[in-house]
Amino acid sequence: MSITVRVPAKVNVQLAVGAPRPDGYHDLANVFLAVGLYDTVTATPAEGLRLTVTGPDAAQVPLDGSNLAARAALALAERAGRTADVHLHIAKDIPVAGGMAGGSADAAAALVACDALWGLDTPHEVLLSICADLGSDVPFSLVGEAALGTGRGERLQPLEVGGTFHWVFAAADCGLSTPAVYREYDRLCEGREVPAPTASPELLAALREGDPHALAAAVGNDLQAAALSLHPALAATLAAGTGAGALAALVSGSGPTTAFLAEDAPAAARIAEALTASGTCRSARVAASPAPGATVVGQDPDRDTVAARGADQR
Ligand SMILES: C[C@@](CO)(OP(=O)(O)O)[C@H](O)COP(=O)(O)OP(=O)(O)OC[C@H]1O[C@@H](n2ccc(N)nc2=O)[C@H](O)[C@@H]1O
Ligand SMILES: Nc1ncnc2c1ncn2[C@@H]1O[C@H](COP(=O)(O)OP(=O)(O)O)[C@@H](O)[C@H]1O
Repeated sequence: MSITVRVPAKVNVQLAVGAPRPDGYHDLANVFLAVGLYDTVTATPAEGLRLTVTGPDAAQVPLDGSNLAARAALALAERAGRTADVHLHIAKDIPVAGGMAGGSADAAAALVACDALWGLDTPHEVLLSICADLGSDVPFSLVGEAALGTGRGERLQPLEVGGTFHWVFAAADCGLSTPAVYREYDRLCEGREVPAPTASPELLAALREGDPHALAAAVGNDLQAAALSLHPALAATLAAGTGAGALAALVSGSGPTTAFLAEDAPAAARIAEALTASGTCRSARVAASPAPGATVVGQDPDRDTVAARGADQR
């Protein structure tokens, strides 16, 4: 028996960041939008916990106990009073350490896959709370679509989206550490009063109406200046996308992936081509949003070992 779960990446169309809290986190108004770039996680019974990864960025994914998918399986097993005897295979397509919540996505997918494999039928609210313990972005990976995240981003309120948005994502040739970007944000804010973060009414209306021009006028990322300060070359990528006709160009979350909003699918294809030709990024890909959260896409009753191993499997 094996269970395969597909899970999307995210872009933050608004990321308003407050002052640091006593616990080291920041309060946010985090408007998440799930995008159609996916990892899949396959869970198969095994002796003990085993982890394999394939995909272009597989070498950057930790295979030890720090892997968020492994941590998710262990957390669920502990709650169920059982051992995490499972092989998790991650087919990774979301850029690693790119500000697209790939690790969070794998954690949410592993939870859903193990829950189904072990026949636990864990209530949704309990899954959400395990997700929040694993990381601030993990609850959103579970639910997908669009949501406003408050608190440290883990308290979600679903948002209505009235159409399809077309994006281009440019991967950078390095990663950025999320805590380092928040630290740089604090440094850049030193000596300034940081207002409490609030969601922009114009942005929420643009999402509701499915209007890319209105969304482009309202997007904002308070971490962008910090990401650019740590990785100044991103400015050239943003300029290349704007020059190619993007309606908006922004850093995705803590970066360094950059996100470009396009008028429609053909415009997105043109912008991706221009970005690739510009030499300012490692690769550029199109994706549409919103996208569903972690979803079971395959159940194979006969499979007891994971087949389908790419040449780059670790
Ligand atoms: C910035 C965002 C935007 O969605 O994601 P990425 O763009 O990195 O994917 C998130 O806030 C990242 O969420 P996530 O990656 O789950 O962070 P966590 O594991 O909870 O926290 C990692 C570290 O980031 C910082 N952190 C995270 C969330 C938050 N609201 N305030 C923070 O200061 C803290 O230094 C924390 O120790
Ligand atoms: N399953 C996983 N996939 C990717 N990265 C992971 C995973 N588990 C843990 N990590 C760690 O999390 C860090 C952040 O990766 P990721 O979630 O892809 O980026 P971001 O937080 O920028 O969205 C990586 O550098 C890696 O060390």
